[in-house]
Amino acid sequence: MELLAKVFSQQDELMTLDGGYKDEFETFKALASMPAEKLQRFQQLGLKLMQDLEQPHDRNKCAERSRNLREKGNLVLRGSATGSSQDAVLNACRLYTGAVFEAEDAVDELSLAFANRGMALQEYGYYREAYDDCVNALECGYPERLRHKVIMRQAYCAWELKNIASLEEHLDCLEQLQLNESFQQQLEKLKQKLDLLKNQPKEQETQEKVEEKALGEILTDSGQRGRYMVAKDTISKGKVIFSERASCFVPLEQHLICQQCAASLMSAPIPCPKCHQRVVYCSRKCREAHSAIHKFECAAYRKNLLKLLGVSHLALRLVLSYIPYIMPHLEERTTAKDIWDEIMNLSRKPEASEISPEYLRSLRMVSLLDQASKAELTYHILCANFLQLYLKGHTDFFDQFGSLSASTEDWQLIISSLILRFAGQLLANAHVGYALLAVGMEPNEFILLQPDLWQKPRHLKRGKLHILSHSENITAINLPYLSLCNHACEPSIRTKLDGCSVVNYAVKDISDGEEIFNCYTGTYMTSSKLQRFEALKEIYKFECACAKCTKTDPDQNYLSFHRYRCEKPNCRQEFIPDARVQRNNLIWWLASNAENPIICTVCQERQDFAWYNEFLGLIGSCADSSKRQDLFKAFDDLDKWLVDYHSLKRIMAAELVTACFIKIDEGTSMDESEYEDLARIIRKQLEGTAAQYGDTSMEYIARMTYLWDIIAQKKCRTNEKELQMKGKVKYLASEHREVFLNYYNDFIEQQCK
Ligand SMILES: C[S@@+](CC[C@H](N)C(=O)[O-])C[C@H]1O[C@@H](n2cnc3c(N)ncnc32)[C@H](O)[C@@H]1O
Repeated sequence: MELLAKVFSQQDELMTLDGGYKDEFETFKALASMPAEKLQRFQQLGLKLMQDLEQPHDRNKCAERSRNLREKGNLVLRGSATGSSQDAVLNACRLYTGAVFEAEDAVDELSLAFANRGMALQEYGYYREAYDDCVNALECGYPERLRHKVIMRQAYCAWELKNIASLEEHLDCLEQLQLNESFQQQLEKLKQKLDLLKNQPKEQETQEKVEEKALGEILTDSGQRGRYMVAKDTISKGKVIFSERASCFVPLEQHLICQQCAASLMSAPIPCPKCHQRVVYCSRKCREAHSAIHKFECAAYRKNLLKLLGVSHLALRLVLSYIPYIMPHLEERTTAKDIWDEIMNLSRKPEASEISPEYLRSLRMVSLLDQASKAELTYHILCANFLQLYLKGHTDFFDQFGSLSASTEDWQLIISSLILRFAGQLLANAHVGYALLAVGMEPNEFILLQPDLWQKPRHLKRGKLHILSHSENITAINLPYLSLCNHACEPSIRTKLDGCSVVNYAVKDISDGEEIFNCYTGTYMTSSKLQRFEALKEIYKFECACAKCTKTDPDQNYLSFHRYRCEKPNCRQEFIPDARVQRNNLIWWLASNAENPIICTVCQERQDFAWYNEFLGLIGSCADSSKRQDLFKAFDDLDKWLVDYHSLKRIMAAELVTACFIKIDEGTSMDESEYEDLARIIRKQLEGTAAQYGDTSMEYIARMTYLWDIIAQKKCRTNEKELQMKGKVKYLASEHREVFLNYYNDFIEQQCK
């Protein structure tokens, strides 16, 4: 990052934006017409940076690390032959996955690692993934004399997956080979299985019904609020208003999720062997589908330069994904100016129909680049230039324009301008995707491969659901239809993210013609007007005048989660801190706000909150059962100082519950009354979460996992209403929904009977 900042500041000194910013094209045209010597120096700085980012690579070391991990996996599996446990098999899958990652481009090792992982995955019951690994192993040059083993495994997996065509194909292949007696017997058995499979009645494919009719329509306001969405009809609460599937997203913070479908739960991640373990796929199908993009990004991942570029990486994805659709409009154009004018024509046309293709919707998103600060603008210009330079120097991206009339230089100009344009649009339009992740796991570890968590594929062990209690932002994603919703601090929709798709539910009844709002910031329940005002002004460049912000008491709802009872014995009055004086510092418990005390508005005395540190102290010693009793009591005592659903009560409940579960996971045993205490505290926390965030929010579902774990272990009484929490899983991404439903069916449902 420092290196990039240094080069960008040197380039900034060479660059002049004479006459101010006009548009993306004019900016790069001006850059290209810098005095030759300056321009050369400018571009050399970028090229040198690219060179400096190259990382040393030692294939022999990769092979050695991979071999070590594979051998460890073999040992674990051999050990399990006597003890034969599913845990050991999964542990072997985990070690073989390490071997697959470490091998990188040492293909001999890579093929062995894939083959061994395929064997372990098959044994564990991940047949689709095992099948993929067999193909991976063969593709990487698995030794000829052993290929029949892999093909036999493919046939077994094809049988498990009820895939008659590929089972036949593999059996045909095996029949051509010289097999020993044992393999011959396996072949005969599989042939019998094939006959049985052929005679089985075909299973009906069930497909989830997708709502086709769009319930919103797009209108345009000539003023600042531009386009917006209104209800075409009355929409009742809970109904799906619209769904959208994104073709462009990028993982944030180098999260290892599938680059094609954004899956975060992977049992057999397949890394690109060339870019140092930074890009993975959940399947061969996804890898294939993403290859048209990755071929242009692989070298950049290898240099790890994309993580430096923030939103410009997503802008590059938009260019790579949409160019094939934009190109047919541009082929006849002969100059850069003509090409750019046509792109602008496409982006100016009004939204002709609800079903405009994604690339056109994206071209039409608003851009805020003209309102960006000079520093911000310069940064985005330099990023776009750097990416164009990268595409030119390290990929064959520009070859596709070779047969067209305009020159490569013209196309370079267009591509820089387009990256910059998308970056400017994404500043106001990009969305952030989240997922439930495992708490405290190394980035290169995969939750589905942790033996202490799983009893079989996608079925957690009893008491382990809370591993998924942590919601984290994992993608930056382009959803141009959702982007048409304007902001209000009380949103009309709740967006469920499912990989790279979103489903938007109505969170309240919406009448015919009413505007459908998204909320770009915290809502009026979770943030103050001032906090939202600053964020909206800074990022989206407008001042909110929504129904909540224009109320005479706009912070009333937010402040209802910050009501105190004064701790001074001669006061003891209920008060709400003055939001204007406190600004963001209502959350005084964060270290960054330590200097901002809370003052009672009745007696003007500063609150000491000694109970807070005592509470933290008790959390630190919650391994000790007597301290736990004190801790539960201290939690109940919070009612003395924190009124109703004070947000700190919810946060302290979370700290307490998390700390106790860490101890439980480490082997501390708790008696029934302690579990009842924990369940009581979680229920209270859930009530507070429901009041502030809603009972279908990710915050709610994440904390619900702890209660489900206690119920699953039959450690607390429950009731019919609580068991209906099963309905919440509808708001989860499908990969998580499957795990939650399995858990419910395995351990909780029986308690309804
Ligand atoms: C994601 S876009 C929303 C769609 C946009 N109106 C359009 O025409 O494409 C965000 C931009 O819309 C405008 N906008 C959104 N909500 C607004 C509001 N409540 N009041 C005024 N402008 C708003 C701002 O310019 C903001 O940067």
